[in-house]
Amino acid sequence: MQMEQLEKSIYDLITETSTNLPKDVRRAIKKAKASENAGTRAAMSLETITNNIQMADDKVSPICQDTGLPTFKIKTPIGVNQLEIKAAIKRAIVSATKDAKLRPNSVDSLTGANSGDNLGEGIPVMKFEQWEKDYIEMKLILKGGGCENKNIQYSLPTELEGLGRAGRDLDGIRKCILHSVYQAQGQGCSAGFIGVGIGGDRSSGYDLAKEQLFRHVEDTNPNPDLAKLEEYIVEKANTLGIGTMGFGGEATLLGCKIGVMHRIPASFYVSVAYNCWAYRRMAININPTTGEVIEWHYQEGEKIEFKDDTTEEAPKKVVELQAPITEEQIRALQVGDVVSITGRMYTGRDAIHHHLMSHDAPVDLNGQIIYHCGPVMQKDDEGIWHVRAAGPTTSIREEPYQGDIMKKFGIRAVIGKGGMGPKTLAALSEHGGVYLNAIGGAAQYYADCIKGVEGVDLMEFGIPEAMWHLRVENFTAVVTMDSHGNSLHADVDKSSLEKLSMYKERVFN
Ligand SMILES: O=C(O)C[C@H](O)C(=O)O
Ligand code: SF4
Repeated sequence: MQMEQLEKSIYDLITETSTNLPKDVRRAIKKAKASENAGTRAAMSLETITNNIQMADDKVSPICQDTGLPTFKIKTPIGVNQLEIKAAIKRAIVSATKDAKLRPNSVDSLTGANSGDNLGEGIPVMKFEQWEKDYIEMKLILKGGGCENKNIQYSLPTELEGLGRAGRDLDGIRKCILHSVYQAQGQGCSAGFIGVGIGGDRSSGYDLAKEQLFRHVEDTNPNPDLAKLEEYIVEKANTLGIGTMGFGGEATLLGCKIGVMHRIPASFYVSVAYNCWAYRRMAININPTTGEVIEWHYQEGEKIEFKDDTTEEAPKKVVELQAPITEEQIRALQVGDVVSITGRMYTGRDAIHHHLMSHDAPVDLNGQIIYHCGPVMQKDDEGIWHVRAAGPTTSIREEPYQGDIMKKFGIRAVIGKGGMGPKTLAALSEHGGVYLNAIGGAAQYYADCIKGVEGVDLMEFGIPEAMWHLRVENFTAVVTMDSHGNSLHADVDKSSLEKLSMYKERVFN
């Protein structure tokens, strides 16, 4: 095999997957956008998302800064050397990371050290199979951590909030799948897609669920019962009112694909793999002699360019914010307000929050803004850092620390996505703070608002976890938790649970 050419083909597959959303996914997002009323928060979010998809494509830069855990599924003709393919994948991963097509995402689970090149024990995931065909098929999914954290596995029979008892039959399965969408809320960057695996054991069930994510969004399940169930789930999930980013709205779920396998008598699992709207999966066929790409998958139909997709609306009232922010400015903000930030903000995610609990801050954070973000960064030849992708990360992971840290350092605003819990909400009231929701996955859109990198601290935590000092202009976010005890996230959770309970009665026999 021509190893150099093979490596280039794999590099192209990685770049294409990270930067260019497949046609079927684009169509689903366009449909979702059309279902939202102009002027709503959901419509505004989808507008940011479609702009972002276009920007990533134009700049050949990551759609989302979390380029996920790369999972390759490879089928090879008999006689092809799989070890050589493995080595080529690893080399392609290292080059794509160097070129900022992938964020360095591989972290030692015990020491927390980032390997820097996306390699590590078990990373990337590479699964091989042989087949009778005469070409290699290579599929790749880049599934981000926020949506991976919303995967869920049910062991039937079980009791479900809102839906009651789920038994060991098709109707019990129906309840689990609906529940999986409810429990994800907006935290996996809805509107999302789900792959479901029925049966197997805990690990093969999840594998089957993930395998469903390689199906075409618009295909029809060959099993008529499952085809009916898929249709039912998409229809009903979209009545839950969770909406894009959990802001409320019509579009919550863009696709549901269900696979089934046998189980053993004592076990009955329903495994759900949740994927964000940044549904990055692609596949190629490769000539085993030349290493060249013969065919790209998911190429049916037109490619929607979101270039001319801007809906003209009257500009909403926008509150300008610039750090240092006073308590008075924060107390004036209400859930639903749109803010535009200009000036300085600091990134901080899991490692920084944990660190700040027991250490001083490297900078004065009084009146400042913390951005829950792990960017993709690239250093130029003069040693200057550039932001290549910088959307928000899931904030709820900082729930144990956030309130204390805001009070300890005088931080006035945190930006993230998916919302935070009661502890933070109480601290916002007490201290005078606000939670701002940015649009998850819109990494190019926000990178464009970042006009300069003015410093970095705690680089020992690795690029995604370091504290970057960013200068931003017109960085837009929505107040979803204010200093008056209001949380849009708590409200949407409550109302969607009420709606979920409308589907308690048996539907499938
Ligand atoms: O790690 C990130 O940057 C984001 C993550 O995928 C998340 O959704 O929280
Ligand atoms: S930030 Fe959102 S869009 Fe990006 S990987 Fe995480 S869940 Fe997906």
